[in-house]
Amino acid sequence: MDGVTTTNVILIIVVALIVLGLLIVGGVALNRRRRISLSRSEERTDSTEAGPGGYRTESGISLSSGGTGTAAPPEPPAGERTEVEGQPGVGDDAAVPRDAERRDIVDVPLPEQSTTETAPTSSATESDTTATESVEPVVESVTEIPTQDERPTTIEPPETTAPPETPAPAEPAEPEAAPTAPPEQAEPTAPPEPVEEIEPTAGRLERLRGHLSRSRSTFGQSLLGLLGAGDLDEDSWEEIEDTLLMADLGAATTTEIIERLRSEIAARGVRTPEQVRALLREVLIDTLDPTMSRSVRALPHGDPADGGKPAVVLVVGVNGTGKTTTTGKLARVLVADGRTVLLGAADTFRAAAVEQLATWGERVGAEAVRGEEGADPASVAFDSVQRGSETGVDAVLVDTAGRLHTKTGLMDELGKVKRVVEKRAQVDEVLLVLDATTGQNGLTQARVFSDVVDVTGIVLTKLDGTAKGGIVFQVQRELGVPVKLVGLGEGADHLAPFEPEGFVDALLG
Ligand SMILES: Nc1nc2c(ncn2[C@@H]2O[C@H](COP(=O)(O)OP(=O)(O)OP(=O)(O)O)[C@@H](O)[C@H]2O)c(=O)[nH]1
Repeated sequence: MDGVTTTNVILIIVVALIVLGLLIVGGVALNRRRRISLSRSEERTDSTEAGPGGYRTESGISLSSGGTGTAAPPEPPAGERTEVEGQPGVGDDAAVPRDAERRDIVDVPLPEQSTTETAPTSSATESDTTATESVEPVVESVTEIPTQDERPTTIEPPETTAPPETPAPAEPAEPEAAPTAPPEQAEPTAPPEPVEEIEPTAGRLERLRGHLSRSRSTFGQSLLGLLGAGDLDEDSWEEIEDTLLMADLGAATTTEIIERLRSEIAARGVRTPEQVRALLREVLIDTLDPTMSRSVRALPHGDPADGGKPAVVLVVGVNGTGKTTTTGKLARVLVADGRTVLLGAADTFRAAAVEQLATWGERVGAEAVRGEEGADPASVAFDSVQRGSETGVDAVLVDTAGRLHTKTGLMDELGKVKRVVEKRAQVDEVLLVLDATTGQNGLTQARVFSDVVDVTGIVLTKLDGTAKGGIVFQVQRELGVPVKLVGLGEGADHLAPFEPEGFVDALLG
């Protein structure tokens, strides 16, 4: 019996040792599967790269006429909205207080103010006073607009199908509009100023890519460093997640990107830093949805010289985001492409903003229609569109006010501007200007504005001044509206088209 017992004990010990051994081997194998070992390869495998940090250099800002391009933006899934509830932003200024030491515009070399800033003259809508009697619009006829024949033909011809005639408003713009004295006769007030040279839009992106260097070093280079460093254990993935969050990509986008990277690295057997880079590039570009149309609908409906209608672009956003500057920059883009532009200075909250826009107009020979400080923005906007139609310009760009004391006031006013303008013409594009440096506040603003007007495109400004270029990803996801343009500096021509591929290449360097 003793011999049998001893044998049993030995057998039990042997079995226990075998089981223990299997457990150890299994654990090591599982651990290895969670770590990706990377090694350097001889050659790059990504043949699609545009070059180090290179935007695509050949493209300019894409323009199209109204009624084409993007469809109405889809409502973003509620579950994907980011955590910005309850934050302030609209009704306030953008993050930096506007009235203390503002007017950084002095950094932009503006020309001398025209000597023809004369007293208010007349309304362009004398014959249609029903919608305009609340303001004293002043038409600043600045310089002669080039004729159709003089214009370069560097971009696609506009659509020839004019939209249906929109009747002039048949009733007063809004109840609160207070009648004013009848406007006097308009008269040309400014002699033609020499119009500035404008950098062609094609090729300027290459010149501006260096302006994204802050985001490149803290976002692109950090990610590549982490992903290409070798073993990707849980700590590494946490660092990657932190990097994405710090760059303002937002929680939802970050989770999506991390999950995709993890599964693709495992599924494709990604090993080399070059393969990692190619995968990261692909994932980031896909996240930005390159299929969205980013064309700015600023080309006229038909030929304005032959009864066509100008395109109407509303530029909205909180004061301080770069709204007026962007309107001016966009005018330059259009003029550089041979288009004629009229600027509507409907941001009547501050007289300086009106002056600023008029000066941008002078610089490119664009007429500006303006109202006095405190005038009804909707009426100024209406006058602008009316005047643009009469003079046959290609595009009317209307800069709207973004600062009111309450969110409700802002909503009311913006809605009114759009409604009143639509009595005269179709609004082709509503560009929401957001300051990339304001992070979550910018997103809160975006949501409020998109509740008020159908935003059709986003302009993200001041990307040159932030390391948080990832906000591009978040804002697009938040609104479901394409980022169409990016502001990359204070210079007059520092406005670039947004291209997912070029942007990601610039970030990854
Ligand atoms: N660095 C940088 N500065 C910019 C950019 N866009 C605008 N700015 C600056 O931001 C400041 C505010 O721009 P504005 O155009 O006056 O802003 P706004 O939203 O129109 O505000 P109001 O003029 O009050 O209506 C100015 O100093 C601009 O030069 C950009 O892309 N990069």
